[in-house]
Amino acid sequence: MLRLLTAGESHGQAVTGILEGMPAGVRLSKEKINSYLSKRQSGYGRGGRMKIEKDCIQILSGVRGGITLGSPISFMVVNKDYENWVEGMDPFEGNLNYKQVHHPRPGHADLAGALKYGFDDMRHVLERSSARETTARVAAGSIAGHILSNFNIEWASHVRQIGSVSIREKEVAFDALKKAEHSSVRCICKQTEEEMIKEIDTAKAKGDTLGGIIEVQISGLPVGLGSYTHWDRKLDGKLASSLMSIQGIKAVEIGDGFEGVVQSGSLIHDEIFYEEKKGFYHKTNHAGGIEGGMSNGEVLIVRCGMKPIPTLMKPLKTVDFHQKTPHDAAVERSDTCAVPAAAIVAEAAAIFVLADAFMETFGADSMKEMKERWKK
Ligand SMILES: Cc1cc2nc3c(=O)[nH]c(=O)nc-3n(C[C@H](O)[C@H](O)[C@H](O)COP(=O)(O)O)c2cc1C
Ligand SMILES: C=C(O[C@@H]1CC(C(=O)O)=C[C@@H](OP(=O)(O)O)[C@H]1O)C(=O)O
Repeated sequence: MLRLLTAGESHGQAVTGILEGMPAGVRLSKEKINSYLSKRQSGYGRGGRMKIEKDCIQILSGVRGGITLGSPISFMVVNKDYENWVEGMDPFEGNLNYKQVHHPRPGHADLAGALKYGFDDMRHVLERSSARETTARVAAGSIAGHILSNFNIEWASHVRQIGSVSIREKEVAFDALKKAEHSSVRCICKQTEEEMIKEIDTAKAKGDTLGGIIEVQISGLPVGLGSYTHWDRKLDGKLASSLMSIQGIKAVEIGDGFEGVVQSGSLIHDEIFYEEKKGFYHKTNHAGGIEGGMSNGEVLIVRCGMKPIPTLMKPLKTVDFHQKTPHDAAVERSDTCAVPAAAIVAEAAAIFVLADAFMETFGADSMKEMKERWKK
């Protein structure tokens, strides 16, 4: 079983993680992990912070000579911005009066977090609720993804919608997703990309923010990852939980999702066929590759809806936490739109779940053992 613990404040020294349960004998590529971390930092619409950071993984344990040992893998990614925050963020010497936050941002964790933990400074909340944490999830997803790559399982993502601008295609084939890699908004269509960029520029000029829709696809999965036998073993349930926990994600759908539920059964279920060479197969994939909580051998398709970024340069109305009087919400700097970045986080979150499900079915101690079981 793969388990991940993450730690770290957004402007603290580093984001760290402990990944427990990786099998022994998996060859890891540092370049691959770092290039994935840098993809998460990119995307049109990001703010000033991404110009400061250059995320690079440092593995502290569990790997020797590029090979996993089966022991917990601990890692960290240094926050370069910490240098600018030492005065307030040093664990022992930090000045607790430094850049206090008293004006909770609607849509962020500020107010509920401060009330829950009894803080009078919402800096304590935002430092940890920040999506800086997703750096650790992307690092861990990338490491876990090395397991799947050994079995020719591939994944990709694209952005379907930003604000009111969306691609026209209802369905996009897995191979077509490669086009998104060359787009600053991870969009497969050049013309729509331009419209998305314009939409982000307009929002930014108004001091406003945008959300959107992401799609992740995973191809090459075997039949039977996950299980129908118990609620907490269902693959769709595990994916939804992992994806929904990403900062800003408010909706998750598998396959045709919300659009599918209003269709009649005769139109929406994927009929089953058999050919000697192919075995059982479907000609359509409305189910998005999961039936009964198990992968069914088709491409897995999952979409996430991300809400607009809560920190607005033209701040929303809020209330001063102490005076209880009306005030503008807190603002320092912020992304205008982080949907392209969230697509990489969503990929990583999905891969993590699938690597875990894969290990459950094909053994977990070593890569050698997994390959032997896979052959059978
Ligand atoms: C990659 C990424 C970057 C984000 N950047 C910002 C940002 O710059 N400013 C902000 O207010 N929220 C940002 N968010 C969203 C907030 O972290 C999120 O809305 C907040 O933690 C509240 O959680 P919730 O939206 O899941 O309820 C970002 C989210 C992601 C995934
Ligand atoms: C640091 C990252 O994203 C941050 C997520 C975030 C938030 O509130 O979630 C707020 C911003 O941080 P800052 O206030 O330092 O500008 C983003 O830059 C990152 O993605 O690595």
